[in-house]
Amino acid sequence: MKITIIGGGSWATAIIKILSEGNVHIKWWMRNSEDVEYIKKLHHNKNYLSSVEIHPSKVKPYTNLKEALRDTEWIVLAVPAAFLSDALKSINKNHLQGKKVISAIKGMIPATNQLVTDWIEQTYEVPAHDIGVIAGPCHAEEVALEKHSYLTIASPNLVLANDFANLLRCRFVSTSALADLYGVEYSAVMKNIVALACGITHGLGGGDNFQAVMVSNAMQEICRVVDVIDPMKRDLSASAYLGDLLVTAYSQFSRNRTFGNMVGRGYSVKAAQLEMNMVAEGYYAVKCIYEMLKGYEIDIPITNFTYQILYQNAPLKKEFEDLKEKLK
Ligand SMILES: NC(=O)C1=CN([C@@H]2O[C@H](COP(=O)(O)OP(=O)(O)OC[C@H]3O[C@@H](n4cnc5c(N)ncnc54)[C@H](OP(=O)(O)O)[C@@H]3O)[C@@H](O)[C@H]2O)C=CC1
Ligand SMILES: O=C(CO)COP(=O)(O)O
Repeated sequence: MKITIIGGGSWATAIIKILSEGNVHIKWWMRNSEDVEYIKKLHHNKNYLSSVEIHPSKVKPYTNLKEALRDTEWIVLAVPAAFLSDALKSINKNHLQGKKVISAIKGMIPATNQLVTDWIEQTYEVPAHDIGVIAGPCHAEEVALEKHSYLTIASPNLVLANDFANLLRCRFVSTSALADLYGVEYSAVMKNIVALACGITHGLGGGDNFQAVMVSNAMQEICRVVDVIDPMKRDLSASAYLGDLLVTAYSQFSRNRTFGNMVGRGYSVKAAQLEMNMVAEGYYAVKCIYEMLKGYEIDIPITNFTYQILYQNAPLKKEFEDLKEKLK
């Protein structure tokens, strides 16, 4: 099976580890030629999940995206959404023609406030039935440790979702497929915003009791948002929705929670970004969701709280007090 992975960060590295359990030929694109040389020579990704062994017989790193896309069947996008258009700037729709595109990204395109899959469909004319997402509660760090994890592939095309789920299934990863692309993708975006809020309120002194109430309210907020955007019957208690919210809100590995916690403890947004060598998608997504929902009459107190603090420099303690009043 020929697969191209786009992105050189932690999640790309984890996905490569998972896929390398099977019989695959992976072309791995990243932007930095020094990183490529390091992997070719030492078989590890220097900057992210550096303990993971990269098998040279299965994985070939590239900096030329056109070459990395040549003669491939599946493409996995694993660059933070805000940098996706930059990462793909050297290619056009012809390079994606006839290929299946799976987004592992849990963010939105800031320039257009679009989901990654909508942006790919519109910009590169990839048909919806050739597009899917990788979702589910799964931190790259736990994949590196081979801790058993669960991934859900969502696509309007269940055949494609099942095919990719089969490729990912291995001795430490269970997989399943769902047809609810929008519900899964928006929930994954929203849970990052909630994790930021969990971090901020924890940094401000909120305890486990408060967080439990916030996460319960967050699930209802996610439900309202998803219902407004794409109303249909769905079970949001499934692990691709609720499970991902829980792991991101509570895990020590969550970038979004860590970022929020720094802000809650008094770091500026800039300082928190500099301190982390990884990307908290929720930072970009909260602005997209806030702007996207402006015209809707929908109650989104946790999104508003996070947006006001991260983008309007609102006073932390006052926002926290206001949020306390709004949660039940
Ligand atoms: N980490 C995780 O556990 C999970 C992450 N995800 C999602 O995966 C996506 C990727 O996140 P993750 O791997 O964690 O991110 P990381 O912060 O680990 O890595 C970011 C990667 O993006 C690259 N990058 C930054 N700017 C650009 C650019 N302009 N062009 C090309 N590449 C660029 C960085 O390259 P460089 O090193 O050269 O700066 C780096 O390889 C996100 O949407 C995230 O939500 C989903 C599930 C789990
Ligand atoms: O999506 C994730 C876990 O499922 C990763 O979340 P963070 O980006 O907050 O680490």
